[in-house]
Amino acid sequence: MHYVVAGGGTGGHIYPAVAIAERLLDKGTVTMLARSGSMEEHVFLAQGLDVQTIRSAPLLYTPRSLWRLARATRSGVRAARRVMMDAHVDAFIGTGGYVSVPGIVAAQMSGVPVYLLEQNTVMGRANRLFSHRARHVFLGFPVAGASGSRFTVTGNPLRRRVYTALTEYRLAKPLRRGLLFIGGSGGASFVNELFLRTIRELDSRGREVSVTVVTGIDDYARICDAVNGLFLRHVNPVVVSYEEHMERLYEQARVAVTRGGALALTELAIGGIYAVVIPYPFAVGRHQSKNATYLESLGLGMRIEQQSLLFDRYLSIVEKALDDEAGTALPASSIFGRDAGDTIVRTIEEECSHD
Ligand SMILES: CC(=O)N[C@H]1[C@@H](OP(=O)(O)OP(=O)(O)OC[C@H]2O[C@@H](n3ccc(=O)[nH]c3=O)[C@H](O)[C@@H]2O)O[C@H](CO)[C@@H](O)[C@@H]1O
Repeated sequence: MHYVVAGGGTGGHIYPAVAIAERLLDKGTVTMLARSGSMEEHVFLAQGLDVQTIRSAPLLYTPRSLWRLARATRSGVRAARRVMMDAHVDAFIGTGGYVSVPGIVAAQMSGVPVYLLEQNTVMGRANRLFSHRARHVFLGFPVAGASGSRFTVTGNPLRRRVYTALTEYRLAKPLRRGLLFIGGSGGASFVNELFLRTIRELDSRGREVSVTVVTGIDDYARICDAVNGLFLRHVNPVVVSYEEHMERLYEQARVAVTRGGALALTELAIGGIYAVVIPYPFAVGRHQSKNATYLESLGLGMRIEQQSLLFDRYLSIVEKALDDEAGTALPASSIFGRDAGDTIVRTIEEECSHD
């Protein structure tokens, strides 16, 4: 069997593509589509995956960007079609980001079945445009209005080493006491500021705790300088710009303060780490808020909107969660209790073997 996989732009699209590709490699060969010089190309190559570069452009509604979009998509579709015609391709899998669009169009033109992943509680733009043409749409969270036999709530697929490590950590939870701040794959200055204020306050309260922040590359130097200027006696702060092995940070954490990205929330839920979620206020369709609300409904975290955040109330939620020895427990038959990557790949394999 031969599969083509595309997903790019940010970690929330790239890592699910890697997770699916890793498992598809047990069944056959896999070609990844990526933009030249992009984050997805870098990550796919680092994972030892076979990469073909294509062009694509974001869907923006200005006359100039529409022209760019048309040209890039035409070129991207041509390149993706060449990949699909050179080898017999059994399925195309798109995990979002605009790099997946030329792959979807090329697959349809070549008669290759299309599978899509929607990571969030709200359907993204590309998936809304193309889901009716997909053979199957896998959902990382329940999505309102996405019903019918083509849609399956599988949960979000995690890379194997991350999934295995997180499942083990959940069982070892009482040993972990740390606090982790995550702003998503690009970092978030609001979360970084909150980290600074939180460590100052926790230190003044005499709390002995290790607090790690993943700042994102752009804000790293500023946050390091700010931390170096503090005199802390109780809190041990750790500042990281980007972590290739997030499971190592999750291993230490009992509680995380985080944006509401679908993959971060999935990882925290599976790892048994309580999530204090401050959704990005401008996310399309407020999907981060809705992701957070879903987690909250399962008792796995708490949503606090950035606009209405009251620091004292926020800190008391964080402290209560840090003191909670019992921690979170996954509800029976929760989507976080099974390996979504395996479910997705099994479905693709079964459906394609009947073709
Ligand atoms: C601002 C915005 O619109 N962000 C979207 C983007 O988020 P974004 O890509 O930031 O966030 P996610 O939380 O979904 O995924 C981040 C992924 O990157 C990994 N990671 C992160 C930091 C790091 O240092 N190292 C690392 O490996 C995490 O472990 C995770 O696997 O795509 C997600 C999935 O569609 C959406 O839910 C988010 O709303």
